[in-house]
Amino acid sequence: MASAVSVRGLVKEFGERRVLDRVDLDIAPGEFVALLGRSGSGKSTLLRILAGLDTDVDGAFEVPGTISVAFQQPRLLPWRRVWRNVSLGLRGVDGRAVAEKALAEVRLTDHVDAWPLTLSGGEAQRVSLARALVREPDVLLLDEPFGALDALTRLAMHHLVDQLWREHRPAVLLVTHDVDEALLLADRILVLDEGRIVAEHHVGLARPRRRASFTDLRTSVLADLGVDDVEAA
Ligand SMILES: Nc1ncnc2c1ncn2[C@@H]1O[C@H](COP(=O)(O)OP(=O)(O)OP(=O)(O)O)[C@@H](O)[C@H]1O
Repeated sequence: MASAVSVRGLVKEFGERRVLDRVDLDIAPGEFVALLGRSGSGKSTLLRILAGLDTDVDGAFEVPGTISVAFQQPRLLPWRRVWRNVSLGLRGVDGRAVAEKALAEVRLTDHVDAWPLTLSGGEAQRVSLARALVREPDVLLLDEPFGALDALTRLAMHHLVDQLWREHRPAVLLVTHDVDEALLLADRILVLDEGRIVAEHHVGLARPRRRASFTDLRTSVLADLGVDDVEAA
């Protein structure tokens, strides 16, 4: 089957600085891939390129289907009610109805008519997820979507994303710093270092996952990141 995302020899330079160095990447339809790497390794740059937000690149990439993106900040329009943020840009459908359905999926039925500024960080991020999913994308690009949330909200979001992904099955590329997040959610983990993919791990664990089931793999992924497990504990 054709890849949902296909990248060949992708190079990105900012002036003299090469930030992505001949990246090759394939994501199968419905596959969940996490991209880990130190700060500045090029993760967000790769995601922005795939999202079409940066076109000044060398090499080739192809995303044949539809794409939705969610960022660390929910980026909601404060002058539009929650449901209008979710349905914004949808054509030829009852926007209110599809927004209500998506908001029910992220358990925000009570906030359909709320203003974005009245939401908690976790609620706003769930609106952002609903907005991404309502488009039924073939590819979902997530750039540290839980990075700004507190630890407990983040755990709840992991559970929610796992459920939503299993129901909708988009191909996902999740950029994260959080090794546990990658191990909980992804089929495959890629480690990016100085613009190159330096390691790949297949996570063959049944879902839903528990942290206790991946302690060895965690140590190995942390080693790829140059982190001793003891430091990260
Ligand atoms: N618009 C830009 N102009 C110049 N340099 C840039 C620009 N955007 C990113 N960079 C540089 O490219 C490198 C990779 O940035 P990128 O944001 O992709 O890293 P990252 O792995 O996502 O980091 P983090 O985990 O901290 O978000 C960094 O050194 C950054 O300074």
